Amino acid sequence: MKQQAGQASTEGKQERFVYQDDTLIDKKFDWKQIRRLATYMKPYAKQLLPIIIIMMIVGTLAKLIYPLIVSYTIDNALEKHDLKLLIWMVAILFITYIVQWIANTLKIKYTNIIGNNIIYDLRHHLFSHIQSLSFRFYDTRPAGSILVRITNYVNSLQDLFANGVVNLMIDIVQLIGIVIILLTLNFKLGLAIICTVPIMFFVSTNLRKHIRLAWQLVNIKQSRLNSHLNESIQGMRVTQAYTQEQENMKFFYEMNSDNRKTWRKAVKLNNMFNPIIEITGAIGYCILFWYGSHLIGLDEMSVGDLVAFSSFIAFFWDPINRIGQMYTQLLLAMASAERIFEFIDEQPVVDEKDDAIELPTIKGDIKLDNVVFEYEKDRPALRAVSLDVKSGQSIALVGHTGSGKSTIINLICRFYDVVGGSVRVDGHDIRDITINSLRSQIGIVLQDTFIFSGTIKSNIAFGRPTATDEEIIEAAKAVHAHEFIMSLPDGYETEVEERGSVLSMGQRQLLSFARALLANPRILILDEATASIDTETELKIQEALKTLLKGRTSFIVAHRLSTIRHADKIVVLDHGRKMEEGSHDELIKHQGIYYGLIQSQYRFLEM
Ligand SMILES: Nc1ncnc2c1ncn2[C@@H]1O[C@H](COP(=O)(O)OP(=O)(O)OP(=O)(O)O)[C@@H](O)[C@H]1O
Repeated sequence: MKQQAGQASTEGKQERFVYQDDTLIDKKFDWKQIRRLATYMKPYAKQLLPIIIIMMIVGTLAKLIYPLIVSYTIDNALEKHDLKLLIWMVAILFITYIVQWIANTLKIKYTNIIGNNIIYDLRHHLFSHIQSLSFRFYDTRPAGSILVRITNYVNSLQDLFANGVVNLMIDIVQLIGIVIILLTLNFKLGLAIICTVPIMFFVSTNLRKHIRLAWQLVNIKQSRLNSHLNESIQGMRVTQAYTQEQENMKFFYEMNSDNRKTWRKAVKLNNMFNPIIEITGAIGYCILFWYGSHLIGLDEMSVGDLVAFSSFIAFFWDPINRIGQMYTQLLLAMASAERIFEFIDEQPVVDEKDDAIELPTIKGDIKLDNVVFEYEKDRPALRAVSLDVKSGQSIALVGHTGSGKSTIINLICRFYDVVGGSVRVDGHDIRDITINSLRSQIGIVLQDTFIFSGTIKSNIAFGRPTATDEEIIEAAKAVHAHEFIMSLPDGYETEVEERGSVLSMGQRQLLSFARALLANPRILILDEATASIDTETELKIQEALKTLLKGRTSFIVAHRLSTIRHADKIVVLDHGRKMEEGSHDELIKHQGIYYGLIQSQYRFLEM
């Protein structure tokens, strides 16, 4: 059953900060998920599990022997005033403690090793899998929700593997051991006490169910708050520019108060748990002392047995309580596992054929043959577009916003698969070749140049990490980036933060040119920045472009007239259709859409 978690109380406000991804999951126990999780344990099972099980049995036995030793000591050493026996018994008691301590220490050590390894493997698997997923996957999910699955849900499994599973086994072994001992010590009294178990278990699991749901709600509210924080920080510049701080604060205040309210409710429920469990435990003790005294009066039981019984009862409630708790933990883990596996089961829409071939070093001929594409059903983004591009040619893609320019680029890189027609590189349909061998020969320079946190040097070498310092500097020089890099405090070693916000737009562009040049791809794709930059940088960028494009097949989503003019071929798109194709002069002469575009949109860019 899936319930929609309570919405943050932002009704009546603008529809902002709406995070609907998380839902409360209240499911029945599902062995399928547990079995699937258990497969992650397999690599370690042979090696470490036997040690853990041995330690678990030894530790539990040592723990259970202790009340029996006390009982034996009371009935034999104390009642008969046997000092020698008493000393022996104390020594045995001491040894039992030591054995129990060693067994427990080793058990904790090895379970932690297994637990951490499993979580490591799971995170690794999940991350490498989502890296292989196609753009479509990212189109339909907010980054925050992906992040939460890799961090929070995997973390929630950590407890289960680090302690839960082994503790559950210990508790079950302990419980069986205690039941046998109680019934052996005194069958009637043992039975009377065991009768309270179902009540205890019922109260424990029922209350825990409510507590679990309350904590899940707390987690959901918290992850919403985190998503809001993430979005607010990312969008801080826009917020400040539009002076929306107060409005933002209101959203935050509401989410924060909502979070506190939910948390308080969970804590209140939580606090009810122990008293209720203690009351049920107290009923057990009352039965023990009342019925136990009666049995001693009838000579059916010794005082030592009664003392042993009272120790065992304490040992008895603990595992029952913990098994209830464990059941809750398992249900939570199942819910987390289900969400994690949902991602792991997600198949890349753009998939490689089993017999996909490695593309050899290409010349760079590209052919689009009647390409049809839609991101969403019945909303075509490209309608039967054909293009024939020879190696070394530069193509400028122009057209109004939403006309399909970026879509052509997405299809050439095979970020999406065509719905109809085909894209061919050097005569190969790109669906028949490995994705890696295709993309490794394509260089992409996007408008929003992504700068990773690290040094300038590592950012240039992003596409070819093995490049030498000389090669990096040479690439930077070729695109005229060397000069500004040398003016930075630490030159090529200057640290830039994520997204490179300390660099200007033009500097980021030059850096990304250097990155592309160093990678030396046969095909270059360039989404030209729309923002106007100063004339000096503009000139530098034009110079850099010439170097970058030389000898490569290139597609440029072009905004600058200077770039368009120098292109070998201009392709004009409109509503997903190729409307015109030709050189600048040809198209101007034709006086069609391109002519109109130049007249209106690009006039002010003329240099
Ligand atoms: N990820 C997506 N999911 C759904 N629809 C999309 C997606 N990306 C683009 N579209 C739609 O596909 C059409 C073509 O978009 P595309 O990005 O190719 O246009 P464009 O010419 O590059 O525009 P711009 O110049 O504004 O970047 C548009 O109608 C757009 O709304």
